[in-house]
Amino acid sequence: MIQQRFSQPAAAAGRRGARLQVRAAAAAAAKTTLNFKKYQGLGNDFILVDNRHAPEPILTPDQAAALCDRNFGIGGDGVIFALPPVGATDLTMRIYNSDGSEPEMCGNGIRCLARFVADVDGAAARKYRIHTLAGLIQPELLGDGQVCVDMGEPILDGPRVPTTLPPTREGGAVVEAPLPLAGRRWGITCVSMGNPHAVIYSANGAPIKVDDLDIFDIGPQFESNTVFPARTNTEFVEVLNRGHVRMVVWERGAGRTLACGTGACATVVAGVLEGKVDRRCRVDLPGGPLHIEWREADNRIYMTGPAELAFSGQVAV
Ligand SMILES: N[C@@H](CCC[C@H](N)C(=O)O)C(=O)O
Repeated sequence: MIQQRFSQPAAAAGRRGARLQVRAAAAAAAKTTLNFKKYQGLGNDFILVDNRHAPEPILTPDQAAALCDRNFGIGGDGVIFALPPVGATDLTMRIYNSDGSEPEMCGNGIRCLARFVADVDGAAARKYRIHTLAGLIQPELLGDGQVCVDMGEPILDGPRVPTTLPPTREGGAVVEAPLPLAGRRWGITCVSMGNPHAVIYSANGAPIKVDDLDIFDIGPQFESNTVFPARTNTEFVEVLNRGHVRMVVWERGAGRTLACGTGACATVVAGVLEGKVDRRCRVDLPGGPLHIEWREADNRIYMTGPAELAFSGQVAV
């Protein structure tokens, strides 16, 4: 192959081939061993890396995507890095989705990160101040194994809600905007939790029934729709009663996942704006329930759910 490409005499090509082999061997030898732990929150699973010795993630987006591969890698919906703190925080979170893209925030992931850091440091239950690309997020490890996260305030308009759908509410919020797609008109409410969400309670004016949806068919059509220039996470929601919904999600950069924390928060905010649910609401996902409260007193959202260690390991990268 090399001989043909360079059409060199055999001896020269042999020397070149040997040099390439040496370089390949050196590259292989230069591989480092990465210690990781795998955590999951309701089946939304992440590879956690203690990166607190360096300001940037020690993996490239491509390496992260390879590790997330469920056949050829460790498997995961994303890779999360614990980085040094910024300002008056305890640490910084960065995350790559399983396709290597970098989102601003991850709700299930930040519960896993809090549990991971507490496990690594041998800390007792405590509250962390974590810097993210979506601002300050504060998870608290509770005595019963759950993690309650102060997710901050939802964003309902402006550039952090990247959509070209026209506002339907004063203040610029997109609430129940009709989006024609795949033969139906979907009622979309856009909510940013730092990362973008398109929340859908109805199609053609009828309530969503999550069991009737083919998420693998319809999900990607929302994710890459041109009305969402930064792509989007999409939540399909069925109301059981005002304090209890079912939701299935198609995530930007990760596809169908068993749960999405920021998506559950966006679901409740959208449901309140549409007058369909109360501010305290249980969100049942394929992986289990999350308890969400959009507190009227401070406009902040509180999310409570589990975060558990699956296994630890080492991998050459
Ligand atoms: N599963 C996460 C969200 C992860 C990021 C998302 N895929 C995006 O690109 O915005 C969660 O629990 O919030």
